[in-house]
Amino acid sequence: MKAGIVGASGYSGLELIRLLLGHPEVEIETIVSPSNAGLKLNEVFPHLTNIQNCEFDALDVNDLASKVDIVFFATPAGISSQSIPSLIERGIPCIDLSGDFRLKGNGLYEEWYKHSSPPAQVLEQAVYGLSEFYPEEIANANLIANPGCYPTASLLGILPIIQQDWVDPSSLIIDGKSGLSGAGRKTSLAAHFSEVNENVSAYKLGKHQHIPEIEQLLSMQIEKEIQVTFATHLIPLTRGMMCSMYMNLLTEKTTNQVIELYQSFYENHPFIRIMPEGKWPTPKGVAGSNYCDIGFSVDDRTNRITVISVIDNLMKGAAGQAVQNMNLRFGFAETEGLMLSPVFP
Ligand SMILES: NC(=O)C1=CN([C@@H]2O[C@H](COP(=O)(O)OP(=O)(O)OC[C@H]3O[C@@H](n4cnc5c(N)ncnc54)[C@H](OP(=O)(O)O)[C@@H]3O)[C@@H](O)[C@H]2O)C=CC1
Ligand SMILES: CC(=O)N[C@@H](CCC(=O)OP(=O)(O)O)C(=O)O
Repeated sequence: MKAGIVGASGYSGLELIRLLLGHPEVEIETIVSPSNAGLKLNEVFPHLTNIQNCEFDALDVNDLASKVDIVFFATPAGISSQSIPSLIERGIPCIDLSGDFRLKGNGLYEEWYKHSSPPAQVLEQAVYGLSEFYPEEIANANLIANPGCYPTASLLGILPIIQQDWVDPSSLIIDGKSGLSGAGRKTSLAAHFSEVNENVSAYKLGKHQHIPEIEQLLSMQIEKEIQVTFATHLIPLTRGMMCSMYMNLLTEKTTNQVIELYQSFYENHPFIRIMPEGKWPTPKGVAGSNYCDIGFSVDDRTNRITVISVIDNLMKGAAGQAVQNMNLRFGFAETEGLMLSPVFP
């Protein structure tokens, strides 16, 4: 199968290159980066010397449609929705790592992403690519909206217990922390080493574009409107993110009962690992891999539960989940090309 990657010079595009190079069913046919068009991949990224010899292309939808069987978009918000309608009209399946097709509802793009909504008739074809929850829909979709990194970590960590009605979803507080690669490769003062290193900063409080995404999914799952408190922080890591989530329990449960619930829920999901009682996951424990590790603590004094969920933002939070979705869509083994051990230490 031939794949095209638009946004191949960005962090999640590069991660797609790394994964697809190791995928037995896929060949990378074209890599698109407007600012690097005509340059060889290894001229821009010397770490890929003698690994993949190809040139960056400019974005040309007709050219893409004539040579690939699938297109990944790893582009900033507002870009993929300009090309995807024409590609899916020509029958080319697309997996979009950006937020352009994740939100359904009037005015949400204008409010949270500050760009206009994609065409309604295309948006309604988009399937939300949370692989563990929507495998059948993904298998039949021509447009897969890959989830955001924070929504992936949060939803995988809380949906099983929320679906079980053991917690009050309106009490949910999500405390998210992300490494710097989550902000992409472009430089900015906020990403300045001397300001990020040995520091932690809160950002986009109350304004983060993942708030409506998380609320939309929670509301759909429990068929009730839910609003969440979501606080995001930048931490001095290259890759990795942690979501610590707090909820009120509606019935008395022990940590072990919660662990048993999750072990059974995720029994057939190879990328979800449930931590034993008294152990909590770390971003280092999943770095470079497609795993999501989840740990728990029930406080019987306050009857509240803490759920800790970690992923590598570039893997399960972006390129890894996109390849998992491609596997589901094309009938390959779900783990094909993704059984990478975490890089530790
Ligand atoms: N980084 C992460 O952890 C995650 C990112 N995402 C989402 O994935 C998308 C990509 O993120 P990330 O890899 O971090 O971004 P980067 O900023 O690192 O890369 C962006 C890429 O998009 C390309 N691009 C920019 N403008 C255009 C355009 N007009 N037409 C075609 N290509 C263009 C850039 O090419 P050039 O260099 O030529 O400008 C570059 O290759 C974003 O929407 C992001 O929100 C989702 C989950 C996690
Ligand atoms: C550290 C950092 O800045 N992370 C980014 C994650 C970007 C992302 O995943 O956003 P999309 O919804 O556009 O895909 C952020 O918090 O906005």
